[in-house]
Amino acid sequence: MSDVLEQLAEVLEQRKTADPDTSYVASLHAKGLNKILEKVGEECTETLLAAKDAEQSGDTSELVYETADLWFHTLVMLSRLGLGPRAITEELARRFDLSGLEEKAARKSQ
Ligand SMILES: N=c1c2ncn([C@@H]3O[C@H](COP(=O)(O)OP(=O)(O)OP(=O)(O)O)[C@@H](O)[C@H]3O)c2ncn1[C@@H]1O[C@H](COP(=O)(O)O)[C@@H](O)[C@H]1O
Repeated sequence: MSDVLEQLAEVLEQRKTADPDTSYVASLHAKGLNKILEKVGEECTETLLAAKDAEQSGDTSELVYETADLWFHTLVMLSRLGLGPRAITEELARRFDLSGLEEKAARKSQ
């Protein structure tokens, strides 16, 4: 797994008990899960809009910035629920060599 994700996950764990006045992550936890989910939703929309703009303009810098915001807030959500990025990278690793179309067909035949 990426060192950055691993290091960020450690910081996010520490920030759960930090002072909301000095930590953005702690301020999200203080406001509760609904606030964190609201931020994930906002960043998701901003990412979609940035992707549309990137297709038009060919400039992907805003898309990278917004996707980083989305990943970050998703990691805060996971952390809130006792999960880290490793759970997600392990799930992606499990899917290696499994075609998305094959997986879908297997699901539908169950
Ligand atoms: N990677 C990030 C990160 N990415 C984005 N953000 C913050 O996420 C917010 C994004 O919200 P918006 O774009 O909607 O901006 P906004 O209008 O200020 O947001 P709201 O007022 O609506 O909450 C901004 O305040 C950004 O600064 C982040 N805040 C923190 N981190 C990491 O988390 C660590 C801990 O941060 P603190 O808890 O603040 O110490 C930091 O050291 C960083 O590594």
